[in-house]
Amino acid sequence: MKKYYFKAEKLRVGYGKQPLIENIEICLEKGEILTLIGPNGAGKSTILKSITKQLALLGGTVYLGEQDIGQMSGNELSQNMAVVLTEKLRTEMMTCEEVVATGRYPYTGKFGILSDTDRQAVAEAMEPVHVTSLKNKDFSKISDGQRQRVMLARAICQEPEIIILDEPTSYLDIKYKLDFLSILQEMRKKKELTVVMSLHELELAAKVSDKILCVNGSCVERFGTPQEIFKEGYIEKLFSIETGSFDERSESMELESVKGKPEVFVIAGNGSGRNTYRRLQREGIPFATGILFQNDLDYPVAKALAAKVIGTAAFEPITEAALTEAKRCINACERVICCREHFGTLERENQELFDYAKSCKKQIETGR
Ligand SMILES: Nc1ncnc2c1ncn2[C@@H]1O[C@H](COP(=O)(O)OP(=O)(O)OP(=O)(O)O)[C@@H](O)[C@H]1O
Repeated sequence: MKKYYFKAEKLRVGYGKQPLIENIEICLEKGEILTLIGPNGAGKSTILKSITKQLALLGGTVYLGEQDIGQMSGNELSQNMAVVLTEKLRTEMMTCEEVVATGRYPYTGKFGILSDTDRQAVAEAMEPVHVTSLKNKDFSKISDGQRQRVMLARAICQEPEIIILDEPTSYLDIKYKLDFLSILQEMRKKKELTVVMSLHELELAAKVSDKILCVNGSCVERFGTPQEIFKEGYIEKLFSIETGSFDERSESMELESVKGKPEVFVIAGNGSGRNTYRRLQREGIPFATGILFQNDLDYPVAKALAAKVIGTAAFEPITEAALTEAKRCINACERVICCREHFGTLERENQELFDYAKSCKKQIETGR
């Protein structure tokens, strides 16, 4: 039988006596990363506040190892669990270094006097999140992204076994987002750190998580690996997406397609067409495109944005039927945009389409 480090059994969470979400079941092995996803107001923060004792549980039990956290003292809990929620920390005239150092309180005794080991832990925690240069700055006078990194340093220097984070990357730029995720992976590798966090960036969630919990405002809809969660059509359902789309395979979203009879035919493939598809969408021009192999980088974007896509099975020769259909489409369009400079030997039909468009005296443009 698997040995779980973090377990939530039959949790009921909510405010006052009103349950918001019931029957939450989570089990994580030591060193696993769990991400909560779901729409605004779905209950992610409520779950995080409940499993960290910031909000009283309405039912159920949370275990760290064998211990029920309801029975653990505040100090005992904070020696095991670091928490970074979205509530602003109230600090009066504290430097960033002093804020990070409060992460050592579980170890410093009631007067909060730092030993050399504590000071070293503070310095070592500030380094990887790049806040050492902010150490003497007033914590209330730094940017949102800087504040988020200082709070991460505070959690790291607490040397926890499990870290709970509510939207830890929401203010971080791309470099710091990647740095942050690398730090989590590093801490998991070196110290078997277990992580529970909420993220709005689905592509990050898909990359970094071992498990994903999907919350929808009234229940936990799914709990599983990214592979189990990112299945075709599910994200659009979870977030009730009506305008635009999300493609699970490429983990990317697109704006709403332009409906109507195609005015332009785009010859693309090998990822060359995506910018042109998006430009046509911005300009409100309905278009058709092909012939695309179904494993082409262009394919999901074409499916999301084009009025018509002529696709063909990956690793199979392009069929005569697809070629005939594409020519028919070209006949009906005023313009043809060709995004390719060369065609591969296995797609001579796309070269043929380009030659056909020229022979039909269509207005030809190159993709940009
Ligand atoms: N202190 C509170 N008292 C009562 N209801 C609350 C309180 N805080 C949040 N709620 C409500 O609980 C529900 C879930 O909120 P929660 O903050 O957990 O959502 P979330 O999934 O974290 O959302 P977001 O992605 O917008 O941060 C919402 O309907 C919200 O209005």
